[in-house]
Amino acid sequence: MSKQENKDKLRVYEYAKSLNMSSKEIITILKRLDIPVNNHMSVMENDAVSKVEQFFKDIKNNAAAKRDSAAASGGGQAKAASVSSSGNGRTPESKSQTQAGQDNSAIRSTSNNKNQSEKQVSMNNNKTTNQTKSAGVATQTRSNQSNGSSQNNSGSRPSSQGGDRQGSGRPQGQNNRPNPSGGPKRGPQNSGSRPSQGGGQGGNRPAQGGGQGGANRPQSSANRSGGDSGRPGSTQDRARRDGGGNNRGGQKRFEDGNRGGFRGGNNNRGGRGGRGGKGGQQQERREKIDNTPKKIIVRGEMTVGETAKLLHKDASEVIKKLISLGVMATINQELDMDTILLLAGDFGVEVEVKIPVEDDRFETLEENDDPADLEVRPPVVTIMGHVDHGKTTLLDTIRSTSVTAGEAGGITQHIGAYQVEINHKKITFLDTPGHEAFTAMRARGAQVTDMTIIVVAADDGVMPQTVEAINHAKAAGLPIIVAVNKIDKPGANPDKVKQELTEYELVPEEWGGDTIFVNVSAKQKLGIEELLEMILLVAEVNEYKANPNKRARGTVIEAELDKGRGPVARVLVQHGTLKIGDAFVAGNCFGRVRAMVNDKGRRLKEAGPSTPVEITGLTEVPGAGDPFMVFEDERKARSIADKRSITHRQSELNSNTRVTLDDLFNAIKEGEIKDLNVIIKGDVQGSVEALKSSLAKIEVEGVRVKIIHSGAGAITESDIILAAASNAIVIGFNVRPEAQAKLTAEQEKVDIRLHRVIYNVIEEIEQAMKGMLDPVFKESVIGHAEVRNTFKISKVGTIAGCMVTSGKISRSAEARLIRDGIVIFEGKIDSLKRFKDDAKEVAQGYECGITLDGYNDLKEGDTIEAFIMEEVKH
Ligand SMILES: Nc1nc2c(ncn2[C@@H]2O[C@H](COP(=O)(O)OP(=O)(O)OP(=O)(O)O)[C@@H](O)[C@H]2O)c(=O)[nH]1
Repeated sequence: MSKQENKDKLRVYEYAKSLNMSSKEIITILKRLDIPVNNHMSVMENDAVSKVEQFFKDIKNNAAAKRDSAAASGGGQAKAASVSSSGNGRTPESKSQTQAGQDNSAIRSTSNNKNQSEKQVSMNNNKTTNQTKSAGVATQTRSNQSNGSSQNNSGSRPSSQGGDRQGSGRPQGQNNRPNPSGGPKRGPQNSGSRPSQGGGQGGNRPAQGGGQGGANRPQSSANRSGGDSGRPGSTQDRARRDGGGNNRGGQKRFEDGNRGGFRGGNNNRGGRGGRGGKGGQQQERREKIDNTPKKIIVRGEMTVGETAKLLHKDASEVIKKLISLGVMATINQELDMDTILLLAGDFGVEVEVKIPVEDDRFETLEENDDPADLEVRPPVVTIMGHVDHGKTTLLDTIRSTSVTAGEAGGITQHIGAYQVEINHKKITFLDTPGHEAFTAMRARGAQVTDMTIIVVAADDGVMPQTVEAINHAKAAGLPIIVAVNKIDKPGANPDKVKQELTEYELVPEEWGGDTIFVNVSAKQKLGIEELLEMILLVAEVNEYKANPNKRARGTVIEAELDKGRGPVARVLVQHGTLKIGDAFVAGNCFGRVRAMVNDKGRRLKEAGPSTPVEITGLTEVPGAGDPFMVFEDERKARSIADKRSITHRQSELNSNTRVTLDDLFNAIKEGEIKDLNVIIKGDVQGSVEALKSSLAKIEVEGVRVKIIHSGAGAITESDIILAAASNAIVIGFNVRPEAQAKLTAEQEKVDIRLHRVIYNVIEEIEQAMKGMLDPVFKESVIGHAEVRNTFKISKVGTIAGCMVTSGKISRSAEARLIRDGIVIFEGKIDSLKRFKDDAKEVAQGYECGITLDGYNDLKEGDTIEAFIMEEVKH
């Protein structure tokens, strides 16, 4: 455009303001209209203003047309499309793409359209289509342009503008628009009638419009020009396709249009504006206007509105896209991650997902310490092994023999773990022995242990639980030290143990392997020091370190409600240092460390890494294996605990939805599921957890243990009531029922099982469950027959000639012979005959011959009762 004196010196920003639009939007429109503009301070000439206004008018017209067409049926649209496609069309482009014949008839154009529709569909299906469309436009445009111009030239469209226009419009047309045929003829038509408007495109578009959804944008641009040229078909089509976007004339819409429709419009205008030969540059410029981001960062679920904003899209466009993806959504609807990814992908936008770890899931938080801040910490050791191989004795012996001088005389506290010192180095032992407890912790995500001592009794050798323990330790990737115990016993054969363990890849060093074996006698206190030294050796090799100078983090080993002190948690500090007064979260509970006691009963002010301590100051009792972490203040701790308990409840609810007590009965009746409901009460949370995980592992076909309640402490009356209501049994592990609970249990006939050894509990439950599975049979009498005659036949025995008096007699049934009301015999029916033929069954009112298996003393007047055993369904 040439410069003009402008009288009023209206600047872009002023004009935008007058329309209640942003400068950016006006600039966008001006650029589309090929009106030079630099920035919001640029002066808008009258001509520019009128062109922009015309632009708005066009949009309004199109919107009106769309409204009109909305009433019309889809068929109408299709018709319009086909009409316009055959009637005109920018066929040259299409042709260039499809290589379709140039002389075309309406027929051919139609068929080509069809082909193209198909082609488009497949393109649209291609995930990259959109990207290609947007990203590839600039480059494509150029090549198209050249194609276009040459074609146009040949197609009687010398005008470079026209050529450019079409060329630039083509990329879109190419991608989407079929209109393949009709080309040459149309070219001339277009140039003749409305060259600058690219009428051919307009005509073309509708044709495609009929068939394709995915190709919208490009088409809509073309349509728009069609609309300009006043063709009803194209207008409708465009209106339909552009839909809410353009019609509403809104601001953002324009941006949306950038990538498709308006670009086409632009080109057309370009033609009008006489920017011949600059098509390529314009195209590039237009590319810049497309403000669809290349990449977005998503930090979680978002509403449609938020997503649209992030994608620099109008919400309506996003909603439309969602509909095309099969998701019906409103602007305020939350979109899940998958949908956001799908949506962005469809817009050709790359997504980087950055979901921040929330404080309330602090156990997943990974803290990377500067290696310089790390200090050596004591190793944390678990003792595992087969039942009665001496785990507890070994733990006791280690504890009693390795008390540091300063702590001697302290009152030993059971806090789930203890520390010993040897050669001025500490070792922490978890004192809930057994792999069940260990794995229960591990299952909860708690990685507490650094190494495992596998205890094997030298007089007993490798037993099933030894192997299990090895596998558990291996699964956790822990170093193993083998303590061959009870070497004091006469039958002890440590070498046999070594030999057996080679099968499990535990080869002693002296045999060329890398497993440390130590012969000990927990009872006689032999080899204990050597064992401890070996632990330190392994620790040294593995360099266990932690940063003591930060807020504490660790794991709850066990917890209980103490009558005097309230909730008490025994925790192992794993990182940082726990101090008196620290606010913290443990599991779903929170608190402030009121008092801290170590395993020797000494009050501590602070506890560093690998230190087990018992803390008070919690509001509730956390669970064994729960993570704990210190937070800046109690308020924060409380809010995190609250959030965690909500999440926990939800997940529990979800996990319980499969079987509710109500459903349980039906499920059992239908034979779908059989649950053994169990309530577990134990002395400490650690043993309860161990028992729970062991019970969960019981596998008896079709039946499973369902723990409906568990906790530390005596069996209370409320436990019994719950058990009665839920048809559950109560297992007490190292606890007794309270007096009232015992009474109620007797009244309610609730089964209480008291145990001191986990193994026994498992065995008992397993047997009970197997018992449940044994089918229960019920006798069902199916008929009676009266003996009328008897025939003795050698080799066969006595045949009773009978009349079936009730029901039926079946050969597979069992029978009892009744004489004078007394059962004389009970057994199988050997043969059942009707005349001379074998019969499967004989019904009431018929005669038959019966022989009984192993019984011949049948007499006239006897009654044979046939019965079957039916399985009683649970
Ligand atoms: N002679 C001898 N007996 C031992 C030794 N260690 C343990 N025992 C005995 O073996 C039995 C079982 O020992 P525990 O320490 O209870 O064994 P455990 O592996 O803890 O057993 P559970 O807790 O039942 O799994 C006890 O009677 C101990 O006194 C030992 O070194 N020598």
